[in-house]
Amino acid sequence: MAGTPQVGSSGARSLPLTYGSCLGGGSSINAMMGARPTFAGMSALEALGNPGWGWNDFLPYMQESETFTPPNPTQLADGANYIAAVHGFHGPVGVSFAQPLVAPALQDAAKSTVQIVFDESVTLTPDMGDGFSGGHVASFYHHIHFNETLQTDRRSSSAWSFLYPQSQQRTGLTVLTGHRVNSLVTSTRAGGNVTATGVLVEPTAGGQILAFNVSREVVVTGGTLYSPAILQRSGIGNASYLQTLGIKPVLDLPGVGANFQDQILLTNVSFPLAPSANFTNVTAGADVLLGIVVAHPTAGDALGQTGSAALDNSLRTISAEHPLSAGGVVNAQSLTTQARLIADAYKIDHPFFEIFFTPGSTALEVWAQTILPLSRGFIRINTTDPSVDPIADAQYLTLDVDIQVAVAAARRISRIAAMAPFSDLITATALANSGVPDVNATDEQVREWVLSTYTPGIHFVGSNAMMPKDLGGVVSPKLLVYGTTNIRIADASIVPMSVFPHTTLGLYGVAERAAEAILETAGSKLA
Ligand SMILES: Cc1cc2nc3c(=O)[nH]c(=O)nc-3n(C[C@H](O)[C@H](O)[C@H](O)COP(=O)(O)OP(=O)(O)OC[C@H]3O[C@@H](n4cnc5c(N)ncnc54)[C@H](O)[C@@H]3O)c2cc1C
Repeated sequence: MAGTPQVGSSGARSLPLTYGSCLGGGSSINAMMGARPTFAGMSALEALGNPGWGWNDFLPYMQESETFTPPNPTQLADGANYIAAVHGFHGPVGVSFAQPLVAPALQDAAKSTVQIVFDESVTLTPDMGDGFSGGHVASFYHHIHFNETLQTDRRSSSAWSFLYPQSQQRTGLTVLTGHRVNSLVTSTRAGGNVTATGVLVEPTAGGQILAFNVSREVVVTGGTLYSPAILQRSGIGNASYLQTLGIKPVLDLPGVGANFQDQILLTNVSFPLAPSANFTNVTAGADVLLGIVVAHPTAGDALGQTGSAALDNSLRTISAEHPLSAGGVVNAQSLTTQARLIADAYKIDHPFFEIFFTPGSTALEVWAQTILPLSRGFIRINTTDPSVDPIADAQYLTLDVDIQVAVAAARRISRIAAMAPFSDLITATALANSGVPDVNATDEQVREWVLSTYTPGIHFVGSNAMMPKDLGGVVSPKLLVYGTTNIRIADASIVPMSVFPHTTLGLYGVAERAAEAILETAGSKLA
């Protein structure tokens, strides 16, 4: 999807917004990095008005979906580790370290260097999935299932986990590929609640529209970029805007498509390998895998006491003027409430940003990613034609607090590249030739580099946010669209703030919660 032009020091750039247009969606094409939200992040979600979504409530749902393969003795010796109590061992989604462990010598050097660069305030943890990842560095596990019979790793996408395996075959399920949902057919009952009675679907190659009747519920799962578009084409959204497109509004819900957000990535960072480091336990060998070591410093680790106090103050006194005028939030309170909760999350120990290390065969990459952006944009259809992508505008880095986080991350990348033992693995001129600002660069130079080189984090969330309706929320904590009796949403669009450092493992937890809510409703209707 072509994103709208975004800010950048060398002029507005149009950034492509990548997603998986296939069975399994993003999980079929993504980088498989296995991250989870944290206690601090889930506390923010709960405090936003979502009782029952705190860490302790949410962890069992993530465990339900997971089969974790613990590292074997060789992998343990090479530095992989885990905490059994926080994992699941019977779910459909495989999570494991790659076998064999990729580039253990690089992993070792990366972990030591991170600790040195953060003056030992970032410590080694066995497992980033225990809810307290702020202030830690660890080996990264991935969405991988190790197949004992084939003796090989296999991507554990949602399709390979929930659709293809023999154990998942069931009656009453039809998967229709090569088609897209146009819109929902609805009726409005006395009392004003909207009920979906049908779904209109059309072949992507063109042809006759199919109409399906709804006997119970519709669960919308088009993802953050497309679920709002399905609702909008169905007349659910900002009523006055829908009218300008000739769509008859059935439910005025201005939050549909608002609150769209994404993290940013700093990926323009590649350091050529020193000739002496050109051996397999430093390089990826045949197993190129993105992000084999991950570091999550807290705001205090990254900015120190004075810097983090200043950031805290910026968040607590933020002006909502820009996001409001850009259509990113439905009212100022929506933004200021989220800003306050982000500040609270940083105070607990929420990761401030993420740094991850990737080995290639000729270069080592050190990428950084922000986690909790506050800039807010929107997803908005501008035609009723479902084959035309909606306008997707994340308003990346339009709030200065988000730039400050990215600048702090960029500064640590250059310090890592300049610090042994990591620097011993790359050529002496690697940092100078990389384009990454030098360790002595001014804040202005680093900002310039960030704005001209950042790319989308591709962890889109928030465009049908689970939060109170008066803040622009679209779904309730049971994931039911406000004002409807049977339209539920179960994808990343419901996640109101980017508390998932990488989205997929958390989203399986969201899906499990949706399944439970659907069964509860079905049970109460059958009883
Ligand atoms: C290149 C890339 C790398 C990533 N790396 C990682 C990673 O390493 N770790 C991680 O955790 N996450 C990663 N992510 C993010 C993660 O994959 C996504 O956040 C996640 O897949 C979103 O899940 P979803 O169910 O919300 O939506 P999606 O996965 O986007 O699924 C939506 C599905 O709906 C379909 N659809 C859309 N509109 C319609 C319609 N009108 N009718 C019918 N079907 C429709 C789409 O084709 C798609 O199959 C990455 C994403 C990308 C794109």
